Amino acid sequence: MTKIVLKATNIRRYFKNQKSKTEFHAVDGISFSVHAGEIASFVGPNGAGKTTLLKSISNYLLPNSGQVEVTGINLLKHPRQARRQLGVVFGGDRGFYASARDNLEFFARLLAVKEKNVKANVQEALETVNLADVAAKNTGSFSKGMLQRLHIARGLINKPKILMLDELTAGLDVESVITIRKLVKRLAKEGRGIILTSHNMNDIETLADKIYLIGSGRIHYEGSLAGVKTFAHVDENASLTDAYLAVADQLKRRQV
Ligand SMILES: Nc1ncnc2c1ncn2[C@@H]1O[C@H](COP(=O)(O)OP(=O)(O)OP(=O)(O)O)[C@@H](O)[C@H]1O
Repeated sequence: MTKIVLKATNIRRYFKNQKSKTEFHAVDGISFSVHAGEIASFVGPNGAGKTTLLKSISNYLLPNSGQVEVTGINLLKHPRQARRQLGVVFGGDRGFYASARDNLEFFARLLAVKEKNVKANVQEALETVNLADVAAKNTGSFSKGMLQRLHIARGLINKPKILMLDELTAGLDVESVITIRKLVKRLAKEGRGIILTSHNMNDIETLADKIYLIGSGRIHYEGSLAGVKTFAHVDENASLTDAYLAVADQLKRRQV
């Protein structure tokens, strides 16, 4: 087994409702580890807590409790040092201006990449996502697929050991989806630990080494694709979608 690049222990994140004075548990005690080269995939319904989890383990949000170790560095005690090992990609159509290269140079400096490395890191990131040829173009003319690859490049400019990808293929056409999937596979093969969320079951089936089914802020299953089917009591020829729906149904019944 390769070494662990991220270890999250008992992460909890609450949101307070000021009116009712109640606490809503968006992430309710989640623990998991990611190894170098592994693609860990979080699957769950809208509101399950996936994005809040990613934010809580990447210093976008402070968890209410729990520990995160990034390549052995304690994220909560040494956020800057730990953050250097993380690439976080939330994607979407917004967040860029001017040329692709200008954007990446800006974000490289924001992430405190050493000045002498900025240009080389940006060029490498552009080449990795196959945008080097259009680096001087204004991002306003980019397609959704190109913008998503630019987001991934942004996540790579500090050469992180772990890459977090939230909804990486949402709203993309088939060709762009396949390009992004190949890219993610390659990034993992090069030794990065990848954590991804997706509502696209084909993404998960194609990419995931390990699947985490998450609902109401908790992990209900962790393991292989084949294991999900056993867990869900569906036929081995059933799709991941069938298994996912069966588990979701069982969870709903338990809540009733
Ligand atoms: N800043 C916030 N304040 C209050 N509640 C929040 C906040 N951020 C998230 N939540 C709530 O926490 C829960 C989990 O949200 P989160 O965005 O993490 O889910 P998700 O699994 O990523 O959903 P989706 O698949 O729709 O993106 C939701 O009920 C959401 O309304």
